[in-house]
Amino acid sequence: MKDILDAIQSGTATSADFAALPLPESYRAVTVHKDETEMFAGMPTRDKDPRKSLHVDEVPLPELGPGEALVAVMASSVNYNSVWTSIFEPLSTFGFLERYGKLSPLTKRHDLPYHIIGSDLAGVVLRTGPGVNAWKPGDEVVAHCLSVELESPDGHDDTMLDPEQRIWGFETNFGGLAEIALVKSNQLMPKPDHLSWEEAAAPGLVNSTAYRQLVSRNGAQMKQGDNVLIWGASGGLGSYATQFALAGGATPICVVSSPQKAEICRKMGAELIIDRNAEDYRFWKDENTQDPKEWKRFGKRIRELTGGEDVDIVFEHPGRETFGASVYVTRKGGTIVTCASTSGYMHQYDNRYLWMSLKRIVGSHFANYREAYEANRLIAKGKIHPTLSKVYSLEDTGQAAYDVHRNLHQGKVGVLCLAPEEGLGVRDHELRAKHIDAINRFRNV
Ligand SMILES: C/C=C/C(=O)SCCNC(=O)CCNC(=O)[C@H](O)C(C)(C)COP(=O)(O)OP(=O)(O)OC[C@H]1O[C@@H](n2cnc3c(N)ncnc32)[C@H](O)[C@@H]1OP(=O)(O)O
Ligand SMILES: NC(=O)C1=CN([C@@H]2O[C@H](COP(=O)(O)OP(=O)(O)OC[C@H]3O[C@@H](n4cnc5c(N)ncnc54)[C@H](OP(=O)(O)O)[C@@H]3O)[C@@H](O)[C@H]2O)C=CC1
Repeated sequence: MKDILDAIQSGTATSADFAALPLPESYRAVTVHKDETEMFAGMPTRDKDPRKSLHVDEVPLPELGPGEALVAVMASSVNYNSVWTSIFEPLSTFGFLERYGKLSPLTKRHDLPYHIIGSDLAGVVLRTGPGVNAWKPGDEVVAHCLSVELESPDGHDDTMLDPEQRIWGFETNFGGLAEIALVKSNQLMPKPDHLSWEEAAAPGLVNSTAYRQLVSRNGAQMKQGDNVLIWGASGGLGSYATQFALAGGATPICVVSSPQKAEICRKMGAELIIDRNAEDYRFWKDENTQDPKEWKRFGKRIRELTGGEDVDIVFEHPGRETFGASVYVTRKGGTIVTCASTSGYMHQYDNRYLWMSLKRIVGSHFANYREAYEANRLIAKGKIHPTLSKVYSLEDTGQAAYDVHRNLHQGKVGVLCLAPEEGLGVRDHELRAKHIDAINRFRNV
């Protein structure tokens, strides 16, 4: 592993040098264990502690298959899907691995008693399998997390519709929170040259998701002038949605839960901000009953901020807690676009406000390769910036996931894998200097 790191850091190693480097038989990786899936049984979600379920293990290097690449991972990031895996909710991810393992002898590799998690990486290609022509050893890359087989016609218009669509490092094994990762080569994209490894690894999953959800024709198709209500506007998804709204000439209405988070949104350029904590919205009277008066109070606040207008698009992901309010405050003909249900997936809303006002609910999930590529291109051009706040070591991934689970973090949380320290891997210092304030906007807040 030391030789690999030395080659990456030398700045002079050629593709042939990388191809000639011997690969280790094993590497360190963040895992959950199959024999621990019941460890939190009966506990409330909030009390399930990722620090107890996430391990750093020495694992064997997987065999490289056709169309795949082994990547030396310099840095990764924590996504909420890793929190779900670590608390075994809404179900254990070992079921996904078992199902994938039934597809073919090659996919059987994924069905193991441990799950190496992580759906982001920035690093360097070490080896490519047969049939890979677009990438070679030594290429500096980031990886998006869409894994598809594309053997069915269903996925050939939009690859997210492939019946064998999976999220790498969540529904497949050999994820990015590790020193080495196994990906399909069509997950690879160029690493943005002006960013460090950990900055480059931070946007991937959430940036691509927000891009499809908000901008793409497969999502809400946001346009100039739209009012966009963004829940969790300084969080993982929201910090990119806010940037897309601003860059696309829309007006974000940012919902956050503290003055610090409101300040971050202001620093991104947002002007219309709602602190849901300070204004104490209680959309639910009790576990089963919502309070439409509170939806209306929330809608009035939005109208106050916009000068009387309602929102064209709601960027939804909190789910059960907010969904009724989201449907209510959307303007006639507007769109509620949802990609998650953090607070619960059994939503309730008043359907009269949906049909009578011709609103649409759009389901969105990650992004196809083209969408992920376009989202990464915006990062590489310095038009959208990473929202990295804090960086942990691989050993402390459990703590990092705990912070995200408890909503103690801002923006994105990074993890150093092979990178010995922060700040390495920057190739384009001129572009970096131009955007340095925006790149550091979320750091240490
Ligand atoms: C990029 C980052 C993303 C995120 O962070 S997202 C947040 C994290 N992700 C999650 O929380 C999602 C976790 N996933 C899940 O909870 C489950 O993954 C799903 C609920 C989405 C699906 O569960 P499943 O068990 O796969 O689906 P079923 O439909 O309940 O069961 C499958 C069986 O049901 C059959 N079936 C499917 N549709 C129908 C139908 N319309 N009529 C009759 N049967 C149907 C299938 O064929 C199959 O059958 P057979 O078990 O025999 O193979
Ligand atoms: N389908 C897909 O492709 C994807 C789905 N997801 C899912 O989206 C969800 C959010 O992910 P991500 O943005 O990375 O997570 P983060 O935790 O980084 O951000 C979410 C933000 O949402 C806000 N929030 C949380 N709970 C509530 C609530 N009950 N009511 C209102 N606001 C709330 C919080 O902001 P504040 O406290 O400031 O209001 C929080 O910071 C997760 O469930 C994740 O699994 C994520 C990426 C892709």
